[in-house]
Amino acid sequence: MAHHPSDSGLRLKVEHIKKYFGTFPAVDDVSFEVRHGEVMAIIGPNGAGKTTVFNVLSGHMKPTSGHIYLDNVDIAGQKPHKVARLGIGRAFQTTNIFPSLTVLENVLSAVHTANRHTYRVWGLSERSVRKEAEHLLSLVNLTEHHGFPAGALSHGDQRALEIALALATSPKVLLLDEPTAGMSPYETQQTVELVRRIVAAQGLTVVLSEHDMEVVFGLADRITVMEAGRVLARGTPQEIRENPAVQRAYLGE
Ligand SMILES: Nc1ncnc2c1ncn2[C@@H]1O[C@H](COP(=O)(O)OP(=O)(O)OP(=O)(O)O)[C@@H](O)[C@H]1O
Repeated sequence: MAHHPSDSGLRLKVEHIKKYFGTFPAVDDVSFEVRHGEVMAIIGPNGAGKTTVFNVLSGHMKPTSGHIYLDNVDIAGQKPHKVARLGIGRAFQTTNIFPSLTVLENVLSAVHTANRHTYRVWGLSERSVRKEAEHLLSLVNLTEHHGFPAGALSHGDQRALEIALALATSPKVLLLDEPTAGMSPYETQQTVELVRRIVAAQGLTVVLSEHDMEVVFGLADRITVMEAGRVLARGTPQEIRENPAVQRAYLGE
């Protein structure tokens, strides 16, 4: 892993990422930066390449070329478990949940797994594991549901549980793929508040992809707009709203 000259305040620096499927450039020279504690939204029409960027960031796909610096260490091309250990967590769409275990058991198991992967000599005591799990449940507002089988939770609560599982690894950067997809307006609002809460409480840096523009404008400090594998625009929500190219290509007004 090569080191990059230090940029203070930067958490994540994505440089000239390309991902080809055969000869098709799904991601074609994408660069962006995310600072400590910032929420970055990646938006763009269907097929723009957002999911592919996420897969490359989490190590589920190897980029064809380019660099991904997490705190100045290039992690591009590392395997998912290595990337997770280095500090990039990803909340999946409920695929990591054990439906027959209780909500608390799911989180306990995630904290245990994360604990096994740290290089601490003694590990956490059983009591600290439980405290950490309870803390995570309260962060995502699932304390009252701790004894439910996870599979019995509503869709919105299952997504919240997935976020708790991702937080169990104490990530520096949390990736959220379409966190409000398929949610009711109420669940969407709860999710926006949840993301705000974990950013404030954990000093977390978040990269999210999202189709709901209200969610994007309600959460993002900065936005990267993709179109056909490339970056069309980058900026604050205000700058993106006022960008004529974005309005033409995406916001459709
Ligand atoms: N494994 C793959 N093999 C071949 N082509 C792929 C593969 N994965 C994605 N693509 C193509 O790459 C392009 C970008 O897809 P991607 O899923 O990253 O877009 P997206 O912005 O996430 O879209 P959506 O908003 O619909 O989820 C699309 O044209 C897609 O068909």
